[in-house]
Amino acid sequence: MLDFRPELNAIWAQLQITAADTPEIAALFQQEPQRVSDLTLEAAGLRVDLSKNKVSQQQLKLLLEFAAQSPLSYHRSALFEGKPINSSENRAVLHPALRDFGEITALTSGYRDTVYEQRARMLTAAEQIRSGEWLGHTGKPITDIINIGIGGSDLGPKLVYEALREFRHNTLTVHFISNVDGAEIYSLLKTLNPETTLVAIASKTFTTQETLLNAKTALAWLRQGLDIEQVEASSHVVALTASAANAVSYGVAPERVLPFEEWVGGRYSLWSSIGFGIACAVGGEAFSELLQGAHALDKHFAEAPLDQNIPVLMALIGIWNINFLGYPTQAVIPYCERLGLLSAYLQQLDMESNGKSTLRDNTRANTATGPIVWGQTGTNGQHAFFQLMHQGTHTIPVEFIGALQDTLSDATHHRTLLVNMIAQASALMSGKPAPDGEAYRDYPGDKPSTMILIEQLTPASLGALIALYEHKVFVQGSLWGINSFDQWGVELGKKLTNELLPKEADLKAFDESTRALMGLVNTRL
Ligand SMILES: O=P(O)(O)OC[C@H]1O[C@](O)(CO)[C@@H](O)[C@@H]1O
Repeated sequence: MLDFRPELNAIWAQLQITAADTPEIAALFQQEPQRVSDLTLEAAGLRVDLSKNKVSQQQLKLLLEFAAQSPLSYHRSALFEGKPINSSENRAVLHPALRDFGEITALTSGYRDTVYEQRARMLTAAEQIRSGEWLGHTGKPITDIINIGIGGSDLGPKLVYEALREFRHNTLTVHFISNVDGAEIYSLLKTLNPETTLVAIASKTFTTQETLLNAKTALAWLRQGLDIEQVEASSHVVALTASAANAVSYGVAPERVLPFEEWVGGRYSLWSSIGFGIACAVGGEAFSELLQGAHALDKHFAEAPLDQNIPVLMALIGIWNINFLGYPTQAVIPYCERLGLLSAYLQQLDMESNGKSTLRDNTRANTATGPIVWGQTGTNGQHAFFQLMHQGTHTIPVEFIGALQDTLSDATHHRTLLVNMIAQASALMSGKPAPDGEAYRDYPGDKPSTMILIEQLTPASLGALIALYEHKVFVQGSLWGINSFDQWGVELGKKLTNELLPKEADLKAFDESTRALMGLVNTRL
């Protein structure tokens, strides 16, 4: 895999020099009369206006030259060709294959057959549940599914389930349990009937502590409620996993294991059988539309030249903000309450992928890497943290997301919502000087933002939006010289938890504060 140190490329130094002279965003509109049309791009049903970023077209050109001299194009082809770009684990990263409909020619037919077969198997199971054909132990159809999973086995399906509320089956409910916090699962179980509940254990590895403990609790509840000993093997349990052998030795009936491949990264897995809860809720047709939307964006990313490529341009602007303007965070503000989980989803996608300081070549990074991603919906955020964005001492680049139409709303509400979004972006950029003696009313402006518009929130536009972010994160990782597809940072905490869990654990190796805290916990539990 091609190693890369961004700061060793000659253009990096040029970018540093030019960044110091970046004009105010408002001035860029004066200097570049075509700025809005030049910097507004459309693909896969997304319209992305980059013009309110604090970067001149000349600087953007330089960023594009930098990208052209980097291994990005190689990595992009390698992604679609199934090369092992996850170098630390020597694995391909083929989530685009999960939504391939035969058009991205670089994908080999070997992958395609497996994907089609696994997808058909998952959609068939989902359809049996939707139609009432899938019966529980006492002969009743399923009304509730508990998706037990965490991280990528939870965030993606939960985001899509919430976002596609409008398309959901009207008598089937999917519940998402991720946290090991027992208050969650016990509260949920009190509301459900075991006779009509299906537990979907969603875990790529089938070894994740939180998921296995929650599954144990749910299965004990099923066992007691249904009075069956081998509840794991009953029609109340399915496994969504890349480790079919682990699921089978856990006791899940092999025909109820819905597999996916090792080369699907956890945070890229909603398109695989991890999306079972989505498919049960919205059906096979809408699930396919979700995949097709993502595929349309894949095609754009794979084929568009770098200067017309939306994920590439968004990634470059992100790098510009982080590395050259010194803005370390990225706010994502959807003006759509159904996208309320987007920032949580993107936190894993982005921060687990690029929150790293070791490069592919095993050396330390000398540049800043992945941003701190955060956000919530507008207009709610306007009444919370927007104060800091307008007048605080930090500059926070924003990605605004809005839908031009919403069939669940009405014209008055929806116009008000969209106008709020546009007004905020304008206020952040243009600002307003304070009247004399009233400095507290000063709006300095010059705060960058990107505006992503879709026509309507549909399975296809949602698929495209998520794929856009996947590729943006991938491009940034490539340009920083990072392997975006492992997550070693989460391992140490897991290991220490396992060491501390036994009551008789030897605490000698731990610091005094940890020993005192564990001493306290040990007196209670
Ligand atoms: O699907 P699994 O194997 O249970 O893993 C859950 C999550 O845990 C992680 O490995 C680490 O947090 C994520 O990358 C993954 O999505």
